[in-house]
Amino acid sequence: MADLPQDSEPHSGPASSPRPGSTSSHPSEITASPPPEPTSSPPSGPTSSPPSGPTSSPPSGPTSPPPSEAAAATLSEQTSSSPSETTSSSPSETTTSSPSEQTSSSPTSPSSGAASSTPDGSSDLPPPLPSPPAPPPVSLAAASPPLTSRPAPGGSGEDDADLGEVTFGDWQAHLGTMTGVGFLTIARRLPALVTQAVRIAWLAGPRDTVAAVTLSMLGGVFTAFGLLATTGVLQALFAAGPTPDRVRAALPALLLVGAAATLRTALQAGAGWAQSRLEPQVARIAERQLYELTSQVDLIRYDDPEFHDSLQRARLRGVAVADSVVDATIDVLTALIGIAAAAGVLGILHPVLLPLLVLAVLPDAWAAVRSARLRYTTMYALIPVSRRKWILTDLMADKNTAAEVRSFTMREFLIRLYDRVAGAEQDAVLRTARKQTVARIIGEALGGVGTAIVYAALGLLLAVGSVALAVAGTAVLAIRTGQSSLANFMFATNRLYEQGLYFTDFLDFCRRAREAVDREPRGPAPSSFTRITAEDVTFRYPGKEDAVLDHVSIHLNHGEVVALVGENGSGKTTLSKILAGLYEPETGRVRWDDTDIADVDQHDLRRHIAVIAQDHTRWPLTVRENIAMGLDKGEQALHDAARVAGADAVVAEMPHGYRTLLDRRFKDGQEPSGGQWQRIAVARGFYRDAPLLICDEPTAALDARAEHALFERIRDHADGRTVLLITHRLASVRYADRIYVLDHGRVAEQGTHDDLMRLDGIYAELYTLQAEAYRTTEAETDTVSTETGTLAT
Ligand SMILES: Nc1ncnc2c1ncn2[C@@H]1O[C@H](COP(=O)(O)OP(=O)(O)OP(=O)(O)O)[C@@H](O)[C@H]1O
Repeated sequence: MADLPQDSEPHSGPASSPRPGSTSSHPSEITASPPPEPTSSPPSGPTSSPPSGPTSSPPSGPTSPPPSEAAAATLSEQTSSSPSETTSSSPSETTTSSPSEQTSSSPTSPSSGAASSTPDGSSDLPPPLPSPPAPPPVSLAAASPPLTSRPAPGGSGEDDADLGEVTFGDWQAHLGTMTGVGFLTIARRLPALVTQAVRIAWLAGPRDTVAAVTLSMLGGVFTAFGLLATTGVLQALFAAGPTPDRVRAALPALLLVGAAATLRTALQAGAGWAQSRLEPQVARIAERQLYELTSQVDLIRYDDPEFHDSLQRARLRGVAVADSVVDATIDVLTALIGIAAAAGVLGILHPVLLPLLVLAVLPDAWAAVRSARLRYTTMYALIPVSRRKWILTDLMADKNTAAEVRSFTMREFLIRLYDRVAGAEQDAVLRTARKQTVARIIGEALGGVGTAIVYAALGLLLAVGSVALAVAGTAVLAIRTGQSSLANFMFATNRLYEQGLYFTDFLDFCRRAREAVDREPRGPAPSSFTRITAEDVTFRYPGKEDAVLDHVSIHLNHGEVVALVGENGSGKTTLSKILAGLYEPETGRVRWDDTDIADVDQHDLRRHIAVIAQDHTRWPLTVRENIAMGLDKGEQALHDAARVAGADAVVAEMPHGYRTLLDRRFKDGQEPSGGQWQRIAVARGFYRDAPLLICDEPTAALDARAEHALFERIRDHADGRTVLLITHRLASVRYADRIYVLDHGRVAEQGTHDDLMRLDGIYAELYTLQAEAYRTTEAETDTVSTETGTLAT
């Protein structure tokens, strides 16, 4: 939100000066204030990235202070202070540490009294609110041209097809939540929102919650007291008699006004302090809750674009606004107390003034609600586009892609794609800003008329002698206080509602993730087996029509080395993930002896399976952590695993041995080569005491010596483990106890190497092709040496 001059603000909030990390903002700023956006954000693609948020912040234009408020503020300074000054965090000040920073630091321990987490990782956060009504789609999408038809600056248009999946038409699917929202909807949902906010605040910091609310209320009491004391001052000043006598007579009341103002300021400062203490605590438990769930949901969810959209909404906005929702709730309560104080005083002075006051503030409130609605729909609709943009920005800024961006001279191409996506996003944001400005102007114009009516009515009452001059003077102050309190109330209510929507996204995501995670309690997984059987397994990825695995049946006997071979895309990795319990088959089942693994605790099951993945993660952690992965089996086990994988040689070259950080983005961080990384990944698999070891292309990056050593180890049954080996190096699978050949998701052949060679099918063809390549090379080498020998002779 844009800063406003402090001295032009209406005041009636918990603190008179902004808290650190907050910027001042005006009630009317709501017309364009975006919810906080993280300055650095989670990765949206294959790499970590610092996206700026789902939508660019609306331009500052619409956020500038309304002149009417600025002009009128001086009189009310004594009696009120704006809550918005102290509670609205600037988007730019909301910080989120980058993923890389998070991963390289030690994990945050649960806050002791804050989020009481259940053993399965879920916490006692409030349940989600009922979903807002889904109104008809707004015209935003319809009015916007598809991204694909937007000319790229400097682009030829040849890349249009590349962005076909991100068109404005897609937005239709997401639009609606806030478009039909009016005052009544807000009023209906407000109690639920307040309840949620208070619950989360209570979980985060009960003492600070009590302090913030109590001190705010007391501040309101002293506001009313100060107003009433002001009447005494004015009455004394306007009485007949010499000026020194009148001033003397006013002194006691004046002292009361001063004392009330001082107390109010102290109370509001205390309330502000409590509120600032609550903010990080609330943010932390919300964030922790989210990541407990994201790291727990089934892997298959990550193949669903809808999941990514809702995760992104929850992650970027939902978590970021959790503290603001609490803030806004306290602001609403504070403003209500301010209104009650002013209304009480006005009611005492003249009852007609009160309804007139409400009339003056309503247009502003309408503008605020409309504006918030526009902003929310824009953000909601832009999520897929924004994700696309972040992926592009990642590609241009990440270390992992930096080399290929250069070697393939992709800069201009990527910039062109970026321009197209970011341009579309910008257009949408600007359209929203324009509509918000119009709404604000209308709201303020009507608000000005309302204020004029209030003052005209007061003048009339004065003219007909209904109120005395001193009373009219106090009425002006009370009107100003009431007006700013009402404006603050509208502002805070709207902010609460708007941020409540983002917060609802967060709660909604958590609810759905929890539903997916909270299965019926299952029994413990068996710790060993005599036979693992996959029976009639069929599987397809979400949104895909074709099955990747089609009625596949295989088995692994205890202590065997079983190889899975087949051409690219035949389904080997997918099958291994099903055997690892990472995906559940659509039909069929996987059994460890008689136990269906779908019936056991998945977390427990995975403890008994070690996976050396084809696309293993290069964890930005130390060598030790990269191998141990959170397990602590002691030094000997660490060294043994490293030796088996040849990772001990890698460690020997590292400046700090096992303590070396494998992340060049940090001081003293090292970057192992591809093969060195693979050795570490292999060591990781051997470190786990798991009876089943799944090796998916474990040697693709290894040199000949390391590869040979590893296959020797596997051939020796990997220290008593049962091994599922996926590899294209067919020379290495000939010693497997059994070989399954997958072809287009089906088991095409099975048997020992000799069986399959006799069968003369796919395996024999692939094997012969590979062997042929060696034979040809050897023959060529022989020819060359013979020729060389002849020449030499
Ligand atoms: N996460 C995913 N979402 C959708 N489709 C996927 C996903 N992962 C793999 N596939 C598809 O499933 C099919 C099988 O992929 P899989 O990785 O299991 O094959 P593979 O035999 O291991 O291939 P390779 O030898 O190249 O490693 C492929 O057509 C692939 O495009």
